[in-house]
Amino acid sequence: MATKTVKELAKDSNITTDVLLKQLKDAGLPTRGEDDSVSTDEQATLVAFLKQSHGQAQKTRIGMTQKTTTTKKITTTTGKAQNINVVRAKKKQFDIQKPDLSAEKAKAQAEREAEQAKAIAALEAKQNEERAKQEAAKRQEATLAAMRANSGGANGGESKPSASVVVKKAKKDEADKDDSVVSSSVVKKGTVAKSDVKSDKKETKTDKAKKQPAKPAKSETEEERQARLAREAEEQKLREIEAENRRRAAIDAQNRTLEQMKQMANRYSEKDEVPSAVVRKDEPLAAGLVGAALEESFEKERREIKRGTSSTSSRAKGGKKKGKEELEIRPKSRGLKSSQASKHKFEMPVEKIIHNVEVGEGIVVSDLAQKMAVKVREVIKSLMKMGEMVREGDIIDQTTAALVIEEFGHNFIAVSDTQLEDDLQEAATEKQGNVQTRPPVVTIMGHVDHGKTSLLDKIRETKVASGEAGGITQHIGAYHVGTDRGVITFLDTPGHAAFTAMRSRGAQATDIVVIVVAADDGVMPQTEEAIDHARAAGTPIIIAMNKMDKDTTDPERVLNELSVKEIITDAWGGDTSLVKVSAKTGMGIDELLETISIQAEIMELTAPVDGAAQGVVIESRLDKGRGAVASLLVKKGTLKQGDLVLAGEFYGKVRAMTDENGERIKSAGPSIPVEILGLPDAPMAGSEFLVVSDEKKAREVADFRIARERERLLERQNKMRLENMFANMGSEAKTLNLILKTDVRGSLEALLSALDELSTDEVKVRVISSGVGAITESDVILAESSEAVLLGFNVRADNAGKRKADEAGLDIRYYSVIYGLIDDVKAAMSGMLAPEHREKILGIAEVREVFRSSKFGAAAGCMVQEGAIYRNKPIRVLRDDKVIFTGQLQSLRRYKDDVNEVKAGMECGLAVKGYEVAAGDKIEVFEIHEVARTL
Ligand SMILES: Nc1nc2c(ncn2[C@@H]2O[C@H](COP(=O)(O)OP(=O)(O)OP(=O)(O)O)[C@@H](O)[C@H]2O)c(=O)[nH]1
Repeated sequence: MATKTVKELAKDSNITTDVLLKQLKDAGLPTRGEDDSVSTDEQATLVAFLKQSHGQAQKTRIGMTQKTTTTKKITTTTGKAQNINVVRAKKKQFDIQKPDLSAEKAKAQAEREAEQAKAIAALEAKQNEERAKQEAAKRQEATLAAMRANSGGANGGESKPSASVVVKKAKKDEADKDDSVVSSSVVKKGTVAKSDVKSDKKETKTDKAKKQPAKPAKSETEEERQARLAREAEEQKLREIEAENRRRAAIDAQNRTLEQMKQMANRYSEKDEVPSAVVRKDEPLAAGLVGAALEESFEKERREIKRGTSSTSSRAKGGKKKGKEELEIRPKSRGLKSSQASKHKFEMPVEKIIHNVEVGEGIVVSDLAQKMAVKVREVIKSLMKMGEMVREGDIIDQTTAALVIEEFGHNFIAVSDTQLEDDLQEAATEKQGNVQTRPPVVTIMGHVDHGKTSLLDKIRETKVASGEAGGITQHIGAYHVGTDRGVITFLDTPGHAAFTAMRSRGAQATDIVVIVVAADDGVMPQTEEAIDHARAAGTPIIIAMNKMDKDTTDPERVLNELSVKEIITDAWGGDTSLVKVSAKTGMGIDELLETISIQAEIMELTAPVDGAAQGVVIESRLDKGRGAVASLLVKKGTLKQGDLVLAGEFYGKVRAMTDENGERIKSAGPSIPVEILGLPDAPMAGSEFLVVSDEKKAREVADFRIARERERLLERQNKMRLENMFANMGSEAKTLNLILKTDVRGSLEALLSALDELSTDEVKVRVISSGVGAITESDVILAESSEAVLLGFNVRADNAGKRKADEAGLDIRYYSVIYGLIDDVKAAMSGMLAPEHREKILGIAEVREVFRSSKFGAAAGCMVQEGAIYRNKPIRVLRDDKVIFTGQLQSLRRYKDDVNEVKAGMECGLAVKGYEVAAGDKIEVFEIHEVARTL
């Protein structure tokens, strides 16, 4: 209410000045003119007077408020769903019966009352408007204060209403006036402490009381009125002081908070420190609204990070929304939540850790990165700076690794690759003594159906089964027989696959190779392969000419063919023993065994008998009932039941031990095969085994072997690339091993003589195996074990060969021009294998059917088996894995459409320009691209 002139007041009240002047007079206020002013106090007195004198008349209508409360679910700006109570208040007016007055009196009275009611209503409306303004301002102030003043009650806030209550109060007042109000009682669990609630309630009541204007008593004298006014003025002043104090406190709190936030921000940006969890412990803001606001900002940020929106822009938005959100903020502890939220934003401080990086003779680049805890690409980058172009899976040597480790600031520690094993070996060997002659270990190899199995069975039958009548023989991968000249052990998995598999793992289990050649069939491809394998291993060969009982034998032819393979037998005055046998009749078996024994004697095979056993794993498998079953061949010492065995990558105690007849045995000496139970898993055939005393050591070595095995495989794959052959050759005798397969004998001979001429004093070219036909699995195995490069001239690897080469990571090089092959070998010999043009096979399609059409001639219906067939790339036609035509496609179709490309798994029709393909042929699409020489 402001001071107004009589005129203004009359206008505001919608009455004439005369009426107002009369009312003022009636109210006992001094007489005045139209332009004289009416003070606020006078206005209040006038209102009180009018109310008092016309109170009865006012009561002819009474107002009642009807309230309905409903709960609404809303989503706040922070994205939380919350329930709020919505209170709808409806005011209704009811008429009450008027007192019975005479008509005249009533009319006059009614007129007067109407005028006065009008004036009162106008004045009240004005007062309400002003009060509403004041309260809105107050509310705003209170809200601001509430948000910041409660920063842990640092400013002596204990007697002040808590933030929520302030907010509540403001809202409550509003609710009292508004017709429809959303109450502030946001439904939340466990928010305000009980004591707070109590004091808040009290406070709210007092506040309310204070706010209501004191009603003048009916018989208030002038003196009393003055006193009341003075009291009211005093109260008003106090309220203002209180509000001012609150405002100041709020500003102080806000400043403090800003300061703390600044400090925190500085700390994080400097050190990446862990935030709130630590700050909260010793700073008061954790419990307060500011803490909650801060936490809310973290939460918001976290959500935005999830959503991928910009944090800066959203922070700005958040600032704007703050005012609204205050209604939902309660002073509750959210320490845990906050610390969780902060985890998303901040990370633990990471101090650089210096690693001790142990490196053996070489290390795989990715392993090195892992040991230093850095990204592989960082290591590759650093190596590139040193001029080393490497890939993730490449192996670098110890010196290079040392440089990289130092560059990354870690400690390089050189270790011997075999240190751990050497220690174990040394410990085992120390106890070994009593060196004695040991039985020879023999492998039987030869061409398919030449009688390997029959021979092994016959030997076993005559020498074992007869002696151990009733014994159930079982296949454990080896058996031993007793002869007059001593024991002989046979590895009873015939064929070179097993032999080579062992050798490729570095285990030289076989002392002597018996090559079986059927006297009626002669030297066949696998006989040649067997010879190659034995030679590559440097193992003495004995020829068993089998099936001598047959009429169709032709020993001379066999001897002749053997000589072509440079096997000159003793029958022809050579140094290779030959024994004529019959696996069917048993003829020559004893002589064969005797020859083996003599050979063994010449070799002077000895081994220590006492002490911890060492040897090789011949076979292993997982048995459903018994677990891992491993066949071991003891090479040194004696294996006993209960020994702790480390075999390949596994170790365990020997629970049970049996011989090849299924008999339980307690110990096994050199060259004796046994089957053991007790390992946790099946070790690879060809792995070495060792008896150890220390389980800890066994575990260490097992771990080391796993890592080394991986390295070995990668190393071998690298080594066996033709590009790397030169670098990998030893410094003294450099030999380039090759395995050559060609389409026809003519090209084989031409290539062999051309390759023969390439040998120089420094570098020898050695074709360890060659032949006509596809590259087979056996070729790949041989290449793997003898570190040879596989070369195919107009031939390809068959499926098994391809699979094996992929497994072993071997590179097979295909050629179709003799000079191309010779040039590559020459380049490899000089270490100058320059970037070259190499073929890449893009796709293979198999011809299923050939159709004839008058328009296109012969068209082949094909199925694309690998990659894709391209219309415009060069092609080859393969028949039985041999190249029979090279050229290009005339057409490529999918149904009736000409297409440029057909992918694997799809059918297509094609025609080859200038060549008629047949069903079963393969169409190979290739391209020639330049390959940079890699290390
Ligand atoms: N007449 C005669 N037949 C024999 C002799 N040795 C083996 N055979 C027969 O030749 C065939 C092949 O014998 P295997 O022992 O299975 O030959 P393998 O070399 O082990 O054959 P793969 O296991 O397929 O490599 C069988 O039918 C045998 O009976 C022999 O000395 N004389």
